Amino acid sequence: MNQHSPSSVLPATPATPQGRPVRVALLGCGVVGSQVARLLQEQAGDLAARVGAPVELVGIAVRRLGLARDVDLPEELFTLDAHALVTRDDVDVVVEVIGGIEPARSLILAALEHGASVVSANKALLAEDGSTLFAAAEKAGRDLYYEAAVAGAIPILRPLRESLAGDQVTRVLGIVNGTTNFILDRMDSSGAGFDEALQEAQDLGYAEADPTADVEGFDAAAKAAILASLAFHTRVTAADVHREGIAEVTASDVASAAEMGCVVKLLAICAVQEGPDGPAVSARVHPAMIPRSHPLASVREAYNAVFVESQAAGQLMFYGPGAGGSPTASAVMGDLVTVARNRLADVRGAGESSYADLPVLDMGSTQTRYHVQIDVDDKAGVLAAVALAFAEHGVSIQTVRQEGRGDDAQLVVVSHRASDADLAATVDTLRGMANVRDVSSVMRVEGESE
Ligand SMILES: NC(=O)C1=CN([C@@H]2O[C@H](COP(=O)(O)OP(=O)(O)OC[C@H]3O[C@@H](n4cnc5c(N)ncnc54)[C@H](O)[C@@H]3O)[C@@H](O)[C@H]2O)C=CC1
Ligand SMILES: N[C@@H](CC=O)C(=O)O
Ligand code: NA
Repeated sequence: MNQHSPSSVLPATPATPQGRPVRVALLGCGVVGSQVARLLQEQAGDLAARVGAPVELVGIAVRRLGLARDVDLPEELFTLDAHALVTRDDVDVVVEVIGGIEPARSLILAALEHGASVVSANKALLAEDGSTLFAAAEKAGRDLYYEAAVAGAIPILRPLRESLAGDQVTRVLGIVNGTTNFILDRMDSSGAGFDEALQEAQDLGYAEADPTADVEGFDAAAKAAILASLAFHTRVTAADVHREGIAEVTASDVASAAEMGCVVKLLAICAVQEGPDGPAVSARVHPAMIPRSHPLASVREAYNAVFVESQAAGQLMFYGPGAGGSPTASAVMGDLVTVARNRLADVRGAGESSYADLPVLDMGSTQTRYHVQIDVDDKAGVLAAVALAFAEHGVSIQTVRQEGRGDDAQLVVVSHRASDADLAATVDTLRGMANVRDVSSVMRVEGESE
């Protein structure tokens, strides 16, 4: 049987269109940047045919010269002077994959002011100060595209910005951080410890340079802000998103979830809901238990998945690799082709849309279900007292079970839907009770009816 390698089944490289090339400057040559440079080289012929002109890599700004890289590139392409590169008169598109706030923001602003379009994967910057960048792009009449910033290779920002622009999105719910999903998946399936699973995620290039951003939920919160902004035509920044990471998730939480037929996932949940003064946006990132039968429970390893619910379309699900050099570079390249085509046609794509300008709700008013583990003295009347504490704050109990005996006694309570504020008040009351030694874990339960 004739075995084909993936590349051998692709059509022959087309003839390169002639004409002025689209010139690209690359900022950063790390996990993502090296793969962007590789694809620019390996797919030069196809890119030229798709864009309508050759796409030429004219420079790569790095922090250190002469390093061994994942891709073979002429040494003369590299420079330490990123500012000089982005303000070169012959640069049409700047691809920013250095990450962080500064100097990425100044470099993008300089590039736009100097007439270049920009493609970025930088969710931290877009979620913190997207409005400054969008205003600069608008003023310059240039594109700012950032599909890679959320859920890596998965096309999710363009569907929200373009395909669903005629619909009303009501909720976006998903797993948008590959590193934490990888860690939780390993803890659930192989019983791996947290540190071992994190190291593996770093070795595979999923984790950010500083894994705190992943583990503490900053990365997912930045992505939630970007998703909510696009979905609800409202400016939502990372600071607006309620954020809890997975550092506090213990093996016992994972085991307790398993006993309930659930799995623990770090979820990003953004919705339009009724606020005190009309429609408002809620945006939150936190670990939650979801039933194993829920489609998000089957999202394994570093994969991401995003559910979008909209009035006319109903439910849509987007699934795929959310991290890693090559998948993320795929999203960057898609943006690069679009932006390059726009340059040749002398047009720009849709800019920021924040006309709805909805208020963002605080977490206290968010309603969900809760799984609460309470270490108690194993005495008569304790269960009744605990139940009373829930009732006092209007939190209705769905199930309660006791685990362990004597000094190891524990009550595990699952509530019906309640507000975060009422649940927090219940936990405060429990912590002050004589026969309660500790409230050892509180976790939200999502994706299940009451
Ligand atoms: N790795 C991933 O799976 C994904 C990464 N991203 C985003 O892509 C961007 C890049 O991420 P990675 O490639 O993973 O990071 P990385 O740390 O592997 O690469 C960044 C590179 O930029 C260089 N750099 C930093 N400051 C510089 C400067 N001032 N001038 C020139 N070079 C500079 C660093 O030396 C490093 O080589 C970040 O914004 C990240 O959040 C987005 C989606 C997925
Ligand atoms: N560190 C991020 C990379 C992609 O955004 C992740 O783990 O998802
Ligand atoms: Na994406």
